[in-house]
Amino acid sequence: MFKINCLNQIANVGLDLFTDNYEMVDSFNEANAVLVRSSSLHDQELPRTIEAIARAGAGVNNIPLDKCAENGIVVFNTPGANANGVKEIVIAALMMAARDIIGGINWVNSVKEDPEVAKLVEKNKSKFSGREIKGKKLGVIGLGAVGVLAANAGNKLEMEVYGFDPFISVNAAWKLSKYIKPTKSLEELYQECDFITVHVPLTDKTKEMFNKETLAIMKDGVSILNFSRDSLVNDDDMIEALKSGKVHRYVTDFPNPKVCGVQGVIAIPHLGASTNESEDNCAIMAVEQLMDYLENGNIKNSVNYANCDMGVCTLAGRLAINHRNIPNMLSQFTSAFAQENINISDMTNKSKGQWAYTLIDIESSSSDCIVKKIREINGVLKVRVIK
Ligand SMILES: NC(=O)c1ccc[n+]([C@@H]2O[C@H](COP(=O)([O-])OP(=O)(O)OC[C@H]3O[C@@H](n4cnc5c(N)ncnc54)[C@H](O)[C@@H]3O)[C@@H](O)[C@H]2O)c1
Ligand SMILES: O=C(O)[C@H](O)COP(=O)(O)O
Repeated sequence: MFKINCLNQIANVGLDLFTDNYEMVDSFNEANAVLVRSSSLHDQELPRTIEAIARAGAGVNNIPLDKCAENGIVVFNTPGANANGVKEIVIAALMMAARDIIGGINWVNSVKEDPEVAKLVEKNKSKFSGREIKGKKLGVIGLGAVGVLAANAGNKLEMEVYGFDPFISVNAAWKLSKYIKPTKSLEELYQECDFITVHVPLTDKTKEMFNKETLAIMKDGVSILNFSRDSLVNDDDMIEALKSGKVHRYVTDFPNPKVCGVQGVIAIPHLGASTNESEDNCAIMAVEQLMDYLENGNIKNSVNYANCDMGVCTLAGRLAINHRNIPNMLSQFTSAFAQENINISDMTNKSKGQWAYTLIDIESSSSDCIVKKIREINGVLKVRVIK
């Protein structure tokens, strides 16, 4: 029986995939696997019982990836599962940045009791006039699952779209419209664009990429859309730029006390992926990946360990070993099996950075003795008997 703890609400269509061999538990400390959305795990102790964490979503900055890997905990995310939800809200944000829809609605609400409201509207509407996005330049930073869809949508809205992603995947490049203009540098994109939307993960390299220096390069009156993460932006510098008129509107999915209520800020309560469709897609992908890992030891879409797939084990035994990516591990594993006179039928070893993972299929069930021997090898982080 596998015990699952949900730290955030996860769509039922995903949870319903769990079979009778799974039990939902309320406590993190009791669980074998955890489902999470944006709850932070940075201050959480990681009990030895936890084998895997699945983030039903894209961003994993709420999870201590290396600490998890060190504890033999595989962390998954669900790439692309909520990308359409974000693309659609980016389209709405473009419209909200270009037209003062929010200001106008707020004003109408403030005069809604006035019997002359219809007349007032006609008299005052010019205060809320805006511009059109057709023909304007849109810069898309990060051309992954969301960025590609946002760039292609901008193109369909007849914008001139510029893209920047030095690490673009082949898969994403195939999906990108041929009309998107690649820029060689961020500076080029900043100088050209009227609207800039950012779709990169929050890392040490992207933290505060929108700051005094980069904002200064941009066009006067640029609008910036942030549906990626709060800390990509230096809030003080953004507020200065809004006050000076350098930035016309800052649309953010990540309200914080500094930016809330500032003139020109449109703050949305992290709704990018909050659609029924995205929540369902993420939940299904996260649960399927967790189940395949718990039941078969296979890894798909992990952000701290490499992918590894040996299918369903049809032999007597399978062992999963999380270990450091250092020399001489495989030879130690195979000689431990040889000493126990156990025949290895199949074996896969994959690594990602400093972490490695080995799946071993054997012709007899694994004994306590072999498990103990492998656990004692220096560099081994976790050994799991799958079968
Ligand atoms: N607001 C929301 O609800 C919501 C929903 C989904 C994702 N997100 C955020 O958006 C981010 C992107 O999501 P995604 O699904 O497109 O992820 P993704 O991994 O598919 O794409 C990220 C892209 O950013 C690129 N990139 C990385 N560093 C870069 C840099 N310095 N400059 C330019 N490009 C860089 C990568 O090469 C990749 O192509 C997530 O990490 C998450 O933080 C937010
Ligand atoms: O990174 C993501 O996938 C989004 O920010 C969505 O986060 P959420 O699942 O908490 O809405």
